[in-house]
Amino acid sequence: MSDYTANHKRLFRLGLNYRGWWFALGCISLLSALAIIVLMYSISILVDQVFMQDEPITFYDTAVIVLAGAIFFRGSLFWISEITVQHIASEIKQDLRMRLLRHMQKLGPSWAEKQSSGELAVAAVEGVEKLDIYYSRFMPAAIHMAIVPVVLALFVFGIDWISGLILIVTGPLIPVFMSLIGMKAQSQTRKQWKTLQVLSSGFLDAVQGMRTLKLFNRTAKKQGEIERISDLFRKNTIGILKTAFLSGFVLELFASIATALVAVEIGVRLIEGHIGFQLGLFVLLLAPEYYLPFRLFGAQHHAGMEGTEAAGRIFSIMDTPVRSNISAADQHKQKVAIPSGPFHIRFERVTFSYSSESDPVIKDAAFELEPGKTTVLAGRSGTGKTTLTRLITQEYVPDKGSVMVNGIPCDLFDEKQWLGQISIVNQNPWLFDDTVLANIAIAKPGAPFEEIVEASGKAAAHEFISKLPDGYQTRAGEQAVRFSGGERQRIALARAFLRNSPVVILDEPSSALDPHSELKIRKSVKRLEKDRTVLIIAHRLSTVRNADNILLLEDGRISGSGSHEQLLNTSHTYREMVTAYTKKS
Ligand SMILES: Nc1ncnc2c1ncn2[C@@H]1O[C@H](COP(=O)(O)OP(=O)(O)OP(=O)(O)O)[C@@H](O)[C@H]1O
Repeated sequence: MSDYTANHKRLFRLGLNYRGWWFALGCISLLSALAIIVLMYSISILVDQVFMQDEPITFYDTAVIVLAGAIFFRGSLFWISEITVQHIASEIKQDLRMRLLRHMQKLGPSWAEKQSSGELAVAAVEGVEKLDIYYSRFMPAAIHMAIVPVVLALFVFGIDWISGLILIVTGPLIPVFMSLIGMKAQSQTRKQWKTLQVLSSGFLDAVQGMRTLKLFNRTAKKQGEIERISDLFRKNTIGILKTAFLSGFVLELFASIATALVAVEIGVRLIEGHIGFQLGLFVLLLAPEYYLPFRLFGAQHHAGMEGTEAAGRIFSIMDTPVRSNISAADQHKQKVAIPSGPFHIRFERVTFSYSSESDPVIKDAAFELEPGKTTVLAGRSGTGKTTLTRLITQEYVPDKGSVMVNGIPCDLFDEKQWLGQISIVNQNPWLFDDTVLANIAIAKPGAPFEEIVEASGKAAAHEFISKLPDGYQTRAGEQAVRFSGGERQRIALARAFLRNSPVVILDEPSSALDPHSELKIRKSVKRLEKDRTVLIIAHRLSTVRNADNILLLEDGRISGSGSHEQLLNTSHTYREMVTAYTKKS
């Protein structure tokens, strides 16, 4: 089964969750078919009355009243069906977007950071919007096509079998023609969708990296690349439009020829006296109505293909297995209640690699993080310091060994509950495009303002926040461009102070701070240590020197531990690192 057909089937199954609404739509289509029959019958009666019987029409004629009623009924059905399809489409769209978002969240940051954000945005926003057209236009057109022509063909066959036969034979040929043309359009649509994804991520890349491009004088080159992709997109669009016009033309031509065929056949029989005028006219009026659903379906066919293509990417995200590094057996292990803090964290000969093909990043690591003490993790760039913290937060699980918390492997804890016990300040803390207040309060929703101010004070952030144009109500803006690296870190630190959790992980908290702020924060962190388990990834000599316990990480292995003085005496690598720090400062 091709991806295209598989996606269609899945979209259809997804739509089945709303089968009550689809059934309603099917009933509306059936009633529409009956309204068409009544409408055309009354027109044929009136025309026959005026032209053949030479009788005048009055407003009180039954046929006139029935005609008016049928027009009103058909219009009402159209209105109800529009409301119904909009309802279904918006429900499905909302449901799918939420499911997609939830799955992306389950896949986690480690998955997201490997994806192109532009491409993900296209899938989640534009892709889901395409499904709106799929469900609000394409599916209703398909249902309408499956019901109305069948009812009309059977009816016509019942009253005039020759015309009915023509309709029954010619009608199904239209979808066959359309699918032949559609095969070409399908590959064009796929190309178009892929180009749109490349275009979006390229554009996002160019906007986000504008400063770097300017500094390296590469703006024109990037513009050239985007122009080339835009041009490809334009050509693809024209190609698709050509195919759409061609299929529209073929469809209209075929429907007109088929209608003409019915007209000629009726005309000949009328002249020969084999059919009455009123019956002939009635059938002739029904013929275009019979082909109309095919034409409408043809017009929506392209929307259907676009929706199916967009669904491909959405489904591929939703099919990505969550946390593939956890075995199925482990995933079903009984979760254990988290003991009350303080927490004693012990790495028991932990080995971890990001993928089965790559070498381990953490090798046989064994160490302890004790409550009430600050442990500093030191080591060259890329030796695995951040990775170690990710093993504590359950973002990854060890390949060998375990991370024990108060004697229990931490992967037995419910992830959400365990993360609730940890505060983390990352290297590049993310600030949302919201107020500073909301950005800090994220650590403790509903926290009173005074508490937020107090936490900001401890993080040496209150002073600069107060000087902002709108103080705590100042918006961070997209990517928090209005803040310096140090300011962003201090806001993130304020989150950690506000959260006040038993485990605190600070990743290079002082790398972007001036000496005054650094001193202030160090004092606050010292206060934070009480009864807490604190792990600091340090890149500054001052942070390392003041630590109770330093773990030296070298190429994924703990090559030494102890106080600053002890390591100076025992580790050559540590001495080299300290010399490098001293030269830097
Ligand atoms: N998500 C990932 N997938 C694959 N490899 C990764 C991933 N994250 C990190 N690595 C690799 O693992 C190694 C350790 O990275 P890690 O970020 O833990 O180092 P670090 O000591 O924190 O570095 P730095 O001090 O520069 O932040 C590096 O070689 C890095 O390229």
